[in-house]
Amino acid sequence: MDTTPNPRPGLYIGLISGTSVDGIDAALVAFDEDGGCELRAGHTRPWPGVLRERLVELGQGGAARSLDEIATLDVQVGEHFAEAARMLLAEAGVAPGDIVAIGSHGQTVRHRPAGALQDGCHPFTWQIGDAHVIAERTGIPTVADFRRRDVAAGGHGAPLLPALHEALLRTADEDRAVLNLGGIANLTLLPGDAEAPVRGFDTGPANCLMDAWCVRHTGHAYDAEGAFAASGHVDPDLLARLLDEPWFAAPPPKSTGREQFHLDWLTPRLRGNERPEDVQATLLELTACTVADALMATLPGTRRVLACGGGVRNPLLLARLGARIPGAVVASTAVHGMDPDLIEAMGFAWLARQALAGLPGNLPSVSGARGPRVLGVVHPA
Ligand SMILES: Nc1ncnc2c1ncn2[C@@H]1O[C@H](COP(=O)(O)OP(=O)(O)OP(=O)(O)O)[C@@H](O)[C@H]1O
Ligand SMILES: CC(=O)N[C@H]1[C@@H]2OC[C@@H](O2)[C@@H](O)[C@@H]1O[C@H](C)C(=O)O
Repeated sequence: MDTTPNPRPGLYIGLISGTSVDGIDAALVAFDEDGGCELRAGHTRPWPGVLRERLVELGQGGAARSLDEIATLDVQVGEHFAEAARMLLAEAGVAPGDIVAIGSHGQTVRHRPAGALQDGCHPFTWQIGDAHVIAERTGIPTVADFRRRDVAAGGHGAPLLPALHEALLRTADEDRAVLNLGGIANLTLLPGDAEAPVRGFDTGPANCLMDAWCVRHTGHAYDAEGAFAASGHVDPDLLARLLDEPWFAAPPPKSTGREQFHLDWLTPRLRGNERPEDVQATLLELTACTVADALMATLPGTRRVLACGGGVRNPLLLARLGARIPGAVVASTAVHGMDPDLIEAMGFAWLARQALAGLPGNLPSVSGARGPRVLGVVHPA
């Protein structure tokens, strides 16, 4: 392991499959001596349908059929991650020997941080995608398992990206926020005051409920450009019942996942006679409302919200966010030169670089951990 105090410059790969389980995002990132970074190439490898279904089922609380099944999935997911890295390198025309390290998030299959457990004992978070397989297939040192050390230190192990947002997007000029609109929504608050701590937390569903409702009623995996939601009207009574969920009012640190927000959460809150398009419009409003309320409660002077994740392609969602966050401009991170689809993968390249240098990857002010910790386990080439 490289124990030099300064992170090693060079090319790194970041890999992640997020809570939407739509595919593995791979980013090839060049870091310079000063910590500046540049995205050199990206690749997305969709999951085969059957495997995706199984990962979604497990991620929303479904039981593994056997220990054999979960162990096999771990290896299978690792093989797909390795292939995503190999395809990225082939497309970019870069040799594996030119890569310092891979940082692999894997696939979250269960997230039970402190506060999500009845007895509060033995919190855990679990990402699969065997990193031994990734190192073996690619011949590249692979850092993985980034969340569990933070959980062991009393933190949530999520969100982790605020540390990267701070490094790359914080400015003394204004209070800013970074908003990830994936399956789950999470906010990073970056105060202009350099003395003020960075905060960050999950706010609840971004697209996961909208996706599930859309599949059920239209057969499409997601509501392209928000057209289905735009054909309906927000149902204020339903919105109020959805907002009644105590998790939304709980103070940070907080994080969540698909095991909490899926159709079995929504169904008991429906009367049953709503028009599907009105439910979709209401779910979109739920995302806008929970994000905006959390933002206004935490950093009310926010002037700019930099949005990333697949939700940036939903103009209705961005418009509703803009309407609920007066005084702030809501725009894609693309405006600041950061690809909104690859920023999470870039984050795991950055975390690999931190780990190899023996530097912390977490922000205790975000995760609630007892202190800064070096995150991730190194698997040599
Ligand atoms: N053209 C589009 N119109 C509307 N929504 C879209 C569009 N393209 C993608 N999305 C939404 O973005 C989602 C995928 O976003 P993303 O890949 O950022 O999620 P993720 O990284 O898996 O989740 P998380 O960040 O919670 O781990 C899709 O499931 C869909 O809801
Ligand atoms: C446990 C887990 O996988 N959490 C994810 C998820 O997806 C979005 C949100 O919930 C965030 O908390 C986190 O991912 C990003 C990459 C993070 O750690 O910052």
